[in-house]
Amino acid sequence: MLLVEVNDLHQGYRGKPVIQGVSLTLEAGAFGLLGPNGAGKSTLLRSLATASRPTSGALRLFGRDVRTLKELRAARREIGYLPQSFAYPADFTVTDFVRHCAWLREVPRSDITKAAAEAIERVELQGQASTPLRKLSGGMLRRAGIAQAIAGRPTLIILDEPTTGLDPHQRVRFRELVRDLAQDSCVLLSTHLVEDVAHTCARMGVLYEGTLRFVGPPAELQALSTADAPGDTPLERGYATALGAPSLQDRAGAK
Ligand SMILES: Nc1ncnc2c1ncn2[C@@H]1O[C@H](COP(=O)(O)OP(=O)(O)OP(=O)(O)O)[C@@H](O)[C@H]1O
Repeated sequence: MLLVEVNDLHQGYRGKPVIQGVSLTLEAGAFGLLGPNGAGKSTLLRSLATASRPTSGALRLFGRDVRTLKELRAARREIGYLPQSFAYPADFTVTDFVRHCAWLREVPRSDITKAAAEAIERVELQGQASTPLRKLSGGMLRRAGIAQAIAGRPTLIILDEPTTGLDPHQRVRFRELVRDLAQDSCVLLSTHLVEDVAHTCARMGVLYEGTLRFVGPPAELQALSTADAPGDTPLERGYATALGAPSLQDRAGAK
């Protein structure tokens, strides 16, 4: 089933175009979004999370046209979202924070305690469950942010640079978590780490100046790499090749 359908989406700030005609469909599974600083990844994810309204274009989530308030509310119950930066309520404990976010998302009252505990365990913060957020390290705070996004296992989980600040062990654990969640949810994540995508995502996109330069499996991006492209791995070289080759733009629309 198509969970996300984006057609010719445009988005910008005060008249400045940022997302310039993105079309994309997503099913259950993990999808990784790569792109240089300022490409528009966060702007696109914010639109897909319904946190901002697109300037133009169509967005359907779970088959719903989210332009009406009723459909928007229904869709939002199914979306877990970790923004790139987050105004954390510093005095909330990890448990209170995750419970609160689950409540905002209208996770049924009777499920909240279990959903929050399970999510906290999945990010290995059970030892800090009663710790106020202000006392957490940056990486732990990021994990608390991931926990609130996955609590109750929403159908669409949008994670904007989730691995920022995670130590190598936690990054590996995170990849295991994404692989597991992606079995029945759509996990859409942005990252600057190509290995996050290589090891977790069946499909990926490369965004550059607000347009998708590539959409497809990581192996296909890797296969594009030219010998002279910069990068230490074939996927990094494929990424660099996609950024430098405007002709690949057409591929995005074709998938
Ligand atoms: N709230 C805002 N108001 C005005 N311009 C913004 C705002 N947020 C982002 N922009 C601009 O939109 C463009 C895309 O930014 P965005 O954060 O979406 O890119 P990104 O690909 O996520 O970048 P990064 O990898 O650095 O996080 C940039 O030029 C940025 O300056």
